[in-house]
Amino acid sequence: MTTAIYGVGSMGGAVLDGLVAGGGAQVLAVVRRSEQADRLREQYAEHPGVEVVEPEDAAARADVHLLLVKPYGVADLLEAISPSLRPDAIVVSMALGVSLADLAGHLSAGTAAIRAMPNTPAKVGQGMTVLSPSDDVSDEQLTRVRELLAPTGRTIVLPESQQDAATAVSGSAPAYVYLFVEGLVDAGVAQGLTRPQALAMATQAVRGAGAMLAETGEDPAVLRTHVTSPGGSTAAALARLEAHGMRHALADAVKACTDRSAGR
Ligand SMILES: NC(=O)C1=CN([C@@H]2O[C@H](COP(=O)(O)OP(=O)(O)OC[C@H]3O[C@@H](n4cnc5c(N)ncnc54)[C@H](OP(=O)(O)O)[C@@H]3O)[C@@H](O)[C@H]2O)C=CC1
Ligand SMILES: O=C(O)[C@@H]1CCC=N1
Repeated sequence: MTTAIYGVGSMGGAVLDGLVAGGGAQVLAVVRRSEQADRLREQYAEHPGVEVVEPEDAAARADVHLLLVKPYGVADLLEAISPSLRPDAIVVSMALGVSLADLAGHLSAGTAAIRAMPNTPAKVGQGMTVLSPSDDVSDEQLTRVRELLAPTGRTIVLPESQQDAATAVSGSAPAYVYLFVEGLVDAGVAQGLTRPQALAMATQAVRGAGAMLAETGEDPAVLRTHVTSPGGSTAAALARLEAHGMRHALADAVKACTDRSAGR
């Protein structure tokens, strides 16, 4: 199966790296600046499965088309490539807020289209991609896309009506975690740790807590009580986080993100 990636920026580059690390990927990368094309050819010189090509070439040759340009660039891109797409092509838009109806408006009737929301940990095979297929996508096509993306991490299928909330809790969420880690490191430095010491500990705390959530399937509130000894240090810290409104800040941020995704 040949995959085209249109737009190799932060997210497109992460998907490309994730697919390549999975081994055996056949990827046609489409960029619009010659210096970026040169850089990519050099970067992937050891990977014969990666080619940098013109959009029309990718459109004609690929089975699956991953759109990773900015949302405002999707319409022009589809106008440019849709005449060359094969009838059995699958178009997967990963652009914020671009609806299945928007996609259909620039594609031939019946073209299989999927709206998707990935996140950047795709780069290290730990991403999550939320997929919402149109009615033109068969179960077999959806399975092919999920298998294609497997090297980038997990996939789940949700109705399109949940894409905006999924953006807020998945697509954008790594940034909240990085902000949390930045704050934890700064706070650790204030308490006498060196920055590298604090970063190593904070990184491992996030990695370990994530693994506990994923591997035990336990409710986060239960896992939290296991850390919180009666009258201990964690209870003292959590009381301050609650007093400073951490839950409220998250609720407000997730609503703002959902609203932005929905264009509200
Ligand atoms: N960043 C993230 O965490 C996530 C991003 N997304 C979505 O992914 C998409 C890309 O976002 P992001 O990677 O952050 O943005 P970037 O600006 O980092 O990447 C966009 C890339 O697309 C390139 N590009 C623009 N137009 C074309 C074109 N016509 N043909 C080929 N390449 C083109 C840009 O090239 P140039 O450098 O020349 O401008 C740039 O390299 C967006 O739609 C966003 O909503 C979704 C989930 C998460
Ligand atoms: O910030 C953005 O618009 C993109 C979409 C989700 C994550 N990054």
